Amino acid sequence: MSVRVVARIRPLLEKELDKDVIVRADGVEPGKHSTVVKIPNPKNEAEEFSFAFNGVYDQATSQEALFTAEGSPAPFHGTALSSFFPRLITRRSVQPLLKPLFQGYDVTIFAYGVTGTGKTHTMRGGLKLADRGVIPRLLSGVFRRGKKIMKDTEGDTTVRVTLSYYEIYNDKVYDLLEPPEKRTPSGLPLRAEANGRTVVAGLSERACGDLKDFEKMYIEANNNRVTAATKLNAHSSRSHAILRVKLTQTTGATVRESTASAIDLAGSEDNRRTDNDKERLVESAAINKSLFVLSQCIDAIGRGDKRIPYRESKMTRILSLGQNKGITVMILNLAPLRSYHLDTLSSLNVSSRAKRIEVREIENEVVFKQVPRTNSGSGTTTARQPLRPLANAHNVHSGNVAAKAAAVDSSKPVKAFSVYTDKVKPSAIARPTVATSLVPRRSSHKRPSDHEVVARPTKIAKPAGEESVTVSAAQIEAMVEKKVSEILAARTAAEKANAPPPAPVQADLSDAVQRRLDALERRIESEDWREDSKSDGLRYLLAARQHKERGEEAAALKAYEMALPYFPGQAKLLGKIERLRVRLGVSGAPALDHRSPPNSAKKRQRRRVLADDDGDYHDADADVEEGALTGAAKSKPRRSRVASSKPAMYHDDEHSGPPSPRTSQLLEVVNSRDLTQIRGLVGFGAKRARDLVDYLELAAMEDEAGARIESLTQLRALPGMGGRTVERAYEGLMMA
Ligand SMILES: Nc1ncnc2c1ncn2[C@@H]1O[C@H](COP(=O)(O)OP(=O)(O)OP(=O)(O)O)[C@@H](O)[C@H]1O
Repeated sequence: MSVRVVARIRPLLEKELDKDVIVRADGVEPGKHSTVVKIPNPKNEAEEFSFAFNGVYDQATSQEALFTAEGSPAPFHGTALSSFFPRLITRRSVQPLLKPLFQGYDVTIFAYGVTGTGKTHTMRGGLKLADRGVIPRLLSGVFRRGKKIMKDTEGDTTVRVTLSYYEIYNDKVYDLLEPPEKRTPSGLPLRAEANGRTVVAGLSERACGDLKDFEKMYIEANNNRVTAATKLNAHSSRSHAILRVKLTQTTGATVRESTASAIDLAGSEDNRRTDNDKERLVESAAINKSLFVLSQCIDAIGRGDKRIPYRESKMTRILSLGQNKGITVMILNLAPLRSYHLDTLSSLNVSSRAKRIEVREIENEVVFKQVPRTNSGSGTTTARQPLRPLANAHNVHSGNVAAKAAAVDSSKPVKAFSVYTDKVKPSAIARPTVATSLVPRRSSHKRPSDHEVVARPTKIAKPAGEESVTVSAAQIEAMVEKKVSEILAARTAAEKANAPPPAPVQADLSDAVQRRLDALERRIESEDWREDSKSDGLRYLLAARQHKERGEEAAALKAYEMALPYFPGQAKLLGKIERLRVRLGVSGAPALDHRSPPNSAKKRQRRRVLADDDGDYHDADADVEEGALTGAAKSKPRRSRVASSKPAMYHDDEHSGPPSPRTSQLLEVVNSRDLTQIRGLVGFGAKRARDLVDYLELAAMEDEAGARIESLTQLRALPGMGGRTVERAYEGLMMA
């Protein structure tokens, strides 16, 4: 079933009453619920665009109406969906998403939209009863339903609610249930669980007995959330806030868990209109980037790409759109004003693509109770999950994979190097055979899906007494070292016949191993490397190009504008923006080239010159970061790309005759556009490799012949490369 998207158009605020309204809700048939958003074509006001959603709620919709209507029969009645989802579309007194939640389905509700369009109002709402938003209403429903179940089963079934609440601020995760002074600057790490979910390690969890408990905790926690006044919203959320409500239903020896996640995303901002200062601009860049990645994920899922860029931002990792197996509802918040015209169009485009994402909804299975995880009962207690090293979580598989591997060699810890994979594949876990009959089969609740091809993931039900597989950081390091040594040794053996390695191979090898291990360790322990935004600008350009090809000029314009801070003053880019603005009839401030780039981009900003239609950059200062990474003197005078000084053994390019076997080998790897091969080059992390592949793909779209890199000089001139990078890759091949 696809992600459901509903749109909500907010009313005009007092200060906006005289403003021009251009967005309206409409129905497919007169008298029926609205399911269409209409907005004029910015190029031709006489024309209107229509965007259809599962439900559209107009300016007059109250908080209660939105909450009760969401999932109500209207959008699905009489459609094929009604046979897939009969329980949901039958109008009941309980809220539609609560029932599947109690049946074991995970539920995610998130609000999406431009700043000031009413996301926080929709999710949190005001303190008055009538103003309460989706979150307090959801909790109220959870407690009410939980109590009813306990009453109906005369206590045989107990229902326990625990909460965690956190924000993603500047791509760092902070626990909102903890006071801000307890925060560490790097925030909390993310961890991929065996069932494919991404969770936050070290997050506190609170048991919550009733609505009063919840409200107290929620109000306090919201005070910890970062908000600030911007020109567009007096209380603008500067972070994405995620509330996770875990429901544990226990009947005898069986336990069923399900989770409701309610997410209030920060809104995208057009900084030409915000007058943001430096701090706000930095926040804004982080917000815009994560939302941009979200739209990229949505696009990639829609295209059926193998690689979905979830890992590019923490928000998308957590949201896992299209990956999570529950029910997802996106609430698209819209402001009806003309001043939001292009932003609204862009949000509508993203959301209508999100609507097409197919999710295979699977309820969580019942598991057997073991030692109680935390204290039960009502009242507010805090239980902190133990912090596990990220590396452990990523590199250990339990279950069948582990069992098989262990059977082969029980002395070796089981491993699966998936540090950079987007998703940990769910593994089938052996369940205890005893008392299987006690486990109710859930097949009757399982919804049919068109895409049932993968094995059903199950919750881990560990037989009592079974030792969990854990691997220490030291073991992982040893494993990594062993693996890298093996690979290098294999390469050496393969090349022996053609080119005997230089004499001090062993020393070089251990140096190389050490360098790679150090880099790997730094990456595993700190996610800061992800902030490397040196090619973010390029990504925006790629996205702009894709939008342009699809004829989505408004979205293309937005992406070009987002690229601009990374390439300030680029005449061609400015020209493109201006041309698109003229074509779209957008008036207003000139494009944003006087603004600072986001801080991380600024730090590493390269002097790049746009040379072809969309981007071909000359990189005059590509070595700064590499120098820092390898300890090379950062204070070295800047050298131009062409005149870069190279160590004696690195002299191999087209100026010294035909390419050597190593140059050819390096270029062959690059021209393969194969991510795995390119990542195998020394100095190429996942991000750099991906950027290179993206760039070559883009070049191939323009001109297949032009996508081939024929020399090291040409390679050095590519975005994100630079002399030092090419040199290291080249040297890496020499050592192997
Ligand atoms: N449906 C609504 N009814 C009445 N007022 C609303 C409604 N939606 C939004 N508002 C008001 O509009 C203003 C902006 O709303 P809100 O802060 O929820 O926007 P937002 O999308 O969360 O913005 P940001 O992304 O900057 O946090 C607030 O004053 C809010 O009270």
